[in-house]
Amino acid sequence: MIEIKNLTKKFDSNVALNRMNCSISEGTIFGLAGSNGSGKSTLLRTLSGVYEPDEGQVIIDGEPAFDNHKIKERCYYIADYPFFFNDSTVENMGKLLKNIYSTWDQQRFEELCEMFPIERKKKIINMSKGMQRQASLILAFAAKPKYLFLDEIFDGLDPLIRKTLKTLIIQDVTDRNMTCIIASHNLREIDDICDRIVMLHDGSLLTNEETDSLKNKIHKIQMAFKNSPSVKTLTEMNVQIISQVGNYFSVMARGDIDEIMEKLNSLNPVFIETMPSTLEEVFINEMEGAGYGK
Ligand SMILES: Nc1ncnc2c1ncn2[C@@H]1O[C@H](COP(=O)(O)OP(=O)(O)OP(=O)(O)O)[C@@H](O)[C@H]1O
Repeated sequence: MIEIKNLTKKFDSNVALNRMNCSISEGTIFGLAGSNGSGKSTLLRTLSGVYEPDEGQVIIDGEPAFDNHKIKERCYYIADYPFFFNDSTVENMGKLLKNIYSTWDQQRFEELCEMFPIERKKKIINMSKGMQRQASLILAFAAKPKYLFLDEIFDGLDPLIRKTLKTLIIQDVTDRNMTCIIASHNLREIDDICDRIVMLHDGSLLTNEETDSLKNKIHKIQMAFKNSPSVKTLTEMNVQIISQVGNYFSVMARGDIDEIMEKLNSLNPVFIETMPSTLEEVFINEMEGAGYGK
């Protein structure tokens, strides 16, 4: 269990995380979405014990995470720009990590080396971006951490490797109750795999909800009228117009779908239909609501 309590992290006067509170249950696949510079990487680095909180605490399995060797051994963090030494290979990094992680599984390491199409004896720094990420994933999954933190991991991975990665995460969550936190701008991928999604803006949490209920907060509605209502009428109903072509409207609305439909039906549309909203649409709506991009 990860407990983030009143967590603040500053860089000089820049507040990267602002009194954040959040709990992450074991066996969860947790998505971190957010605007640029909202604090996603800082949060992952603080969770994995790289950064010391300025205020508040990160508690993992009941103990403060910072400078705690026992807790560090349960966590594996793949940074958005993973660092490797000049002569690092998957082979020699495997030998190194075997001595660091008591959970290291050599047989799994061999299987993962077969699964991912990269050369285990090649210098990692000479590999492409996607191959470097694959090297990091082989090492991470062989270490069998209790908590896996992945920063922009889908970036640079081809579709087949993204599918392999998702299968590996789900397997480890199912088989050994691993907890995985994925920070990503790739909302389609986190929608696919995450049980719960947090959205960050300016170092604060905007939402923290189960993926399905998050998508159910906002509704996309298409409707057509013989005599179109005014923009003012729709705005007063808290309906946001996404597009209007003649008498045909595409709108977004927040709240209880039955109440929204009752209000819109009172305008006598000749056609009305709700469509599932995507995580990207929810993200844009949440960020605009927080004043981002305006
Ligand atoms: N090492 C650092 N030194 C100084 N400022 C930093 C450092 N790391 C992050 N910051 C600042 O903290 C804030 C949060 O940055 P962070 O990298 O955590 O955001 P992010 O959500 O991961 O961003 P992005 O989506 O653009 O990758 C930004 O204002 C950033 O400039």
